[in-house]
Amino acid sequence: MTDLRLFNSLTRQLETFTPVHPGEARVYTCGPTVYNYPHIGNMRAYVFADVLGRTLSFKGYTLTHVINITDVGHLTDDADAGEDKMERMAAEKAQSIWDIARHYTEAYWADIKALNIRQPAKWTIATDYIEQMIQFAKDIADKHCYQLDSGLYFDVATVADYGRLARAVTEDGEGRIDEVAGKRNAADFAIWRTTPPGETRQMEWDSPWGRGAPGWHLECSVMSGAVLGFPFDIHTGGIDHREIHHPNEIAQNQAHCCTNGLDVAANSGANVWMHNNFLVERSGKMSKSSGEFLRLQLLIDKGYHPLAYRMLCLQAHYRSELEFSWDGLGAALTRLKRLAMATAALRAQAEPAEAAGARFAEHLARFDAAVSDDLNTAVALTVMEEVAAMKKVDAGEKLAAFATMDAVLGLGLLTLDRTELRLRPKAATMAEAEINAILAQRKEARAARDFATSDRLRDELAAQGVDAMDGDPLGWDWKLDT
Ligand SMILES: Nc1ncnc2c1ncn2[C@@H]1O[C@H](COP(=O)(O)OP(=O)(O)OP(=O)(O)O)[C@@H](O)[C@H]1O
Ligand SMILES: [Zn+2]
Repeated sequence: MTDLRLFNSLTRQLETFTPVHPGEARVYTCGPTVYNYPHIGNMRAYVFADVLGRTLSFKGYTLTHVINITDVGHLTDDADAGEDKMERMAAEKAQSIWDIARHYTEAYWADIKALNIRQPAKWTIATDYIEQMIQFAKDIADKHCYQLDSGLYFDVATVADYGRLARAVTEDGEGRIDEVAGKRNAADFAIWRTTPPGETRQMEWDSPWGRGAPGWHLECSVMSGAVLGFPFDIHTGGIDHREIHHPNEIAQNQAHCCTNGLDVAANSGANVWMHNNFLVERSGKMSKSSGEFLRLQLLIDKGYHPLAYRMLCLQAHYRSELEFSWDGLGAALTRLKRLAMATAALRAQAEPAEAAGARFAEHLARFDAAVSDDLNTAVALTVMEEVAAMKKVDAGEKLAAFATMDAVLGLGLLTLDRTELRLRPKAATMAEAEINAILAQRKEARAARDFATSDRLRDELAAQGVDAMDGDPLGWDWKLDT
């Protein structure tokens, strides 16, 4: 097998993956702040982390993957300003913060499942780790922190080479709103936020620095270290985390456990830091507050299978920006349908063989080379399509080749049913049986050269949002008009 090469944001270089513990891969992924539904941009971060995990498994490593759920402490501004996102949503909805967290965690998990993202070994919930967070803060407080009225602050000048991940963070924090008076350096950040006198929070705990809540950066340092042990192998997140959240995690990790020297690999908490680029809309970065809120459920409601979105992600390199469009999603769905039909035809003929034979060796080697090249799923997909196009090969063996590749890409090709791929949009008013009945009548009318009736039936369907498709090469009789 080819060596696995991954792009490390710390060194801004491709590096050959060398695990801390031989044969193992330990990965931590920054999870969602569960104050709202995730948008599909957020889900790109988890599709990426999932492909990384699947690739590590494919390369033979025993994977321990942890994703956290942030249910406290993430402010509306990543750099220490604004309100707690959870508290604000709870106040807006006049609901308990715990109910809000539960509701949106479940919604997020539903998206995880729909996108075929494998369950990590552990979901760490931030509020389950408050004791450890307080202990961690106590451990570093004397040497690295100072107290202000608003909480305990981390002094970034106490660690070597602060901000090396972001490459230019020294300015950070400056000029931002709600600048805290008394900070020693602009980039200093709260690791514990004390509840201001006269205010109450739904979520607060006693600590040596007063009643309050942990800082968001502290949470990830604590949960990753507690479950995976420092140093672990790979830490992932969206590219925005490279600027503030991850440099702050690294500073805390240096303070807590590491040598605090300049050897970046040895003292950052994780050896490799990886970041996916954004999913963007033409108008800019996708976000929950701008324009049409693109939730996975909206795609489903419009009749797109959720795995079409996974396909869209796989077509791009995770480090490239990806622009979302409905046309692009439609094209990804067509591509997925083609592959699903190819495997369905094979499944009708044979069971997967134990292994793909020699005929597939060259393709599988190229597939391996592609995913080992910093997860080049775009190239891996084309190799899969080449396999789909191979003629005069054993069906069982071909299925085995598909199984190997789909274990990495996660498109569910070994089980995806052709009819599953055609979803009824929520707005559709017709049942599938009804549509099929009208199409059958239309076929008869056309056979009798009664084009007036045929056109009338087509219009009848169109009025209900259904496009009749004549001679579709994929054999779909109709599609939903989206
Ligand atoms: N448009 C995007 N494309 C890809 N990843 C994104 C995008 N927006 C956020 N992310 C990533 O999604 C993950 C979850 O983020 P989180 O739940 O904190 O959402 P958020 O930052 O509040 O989202 P937003 O600010 O876009 O509403 C993080 O890893 C973040 O970097
Ligand atoms: Zn995090």
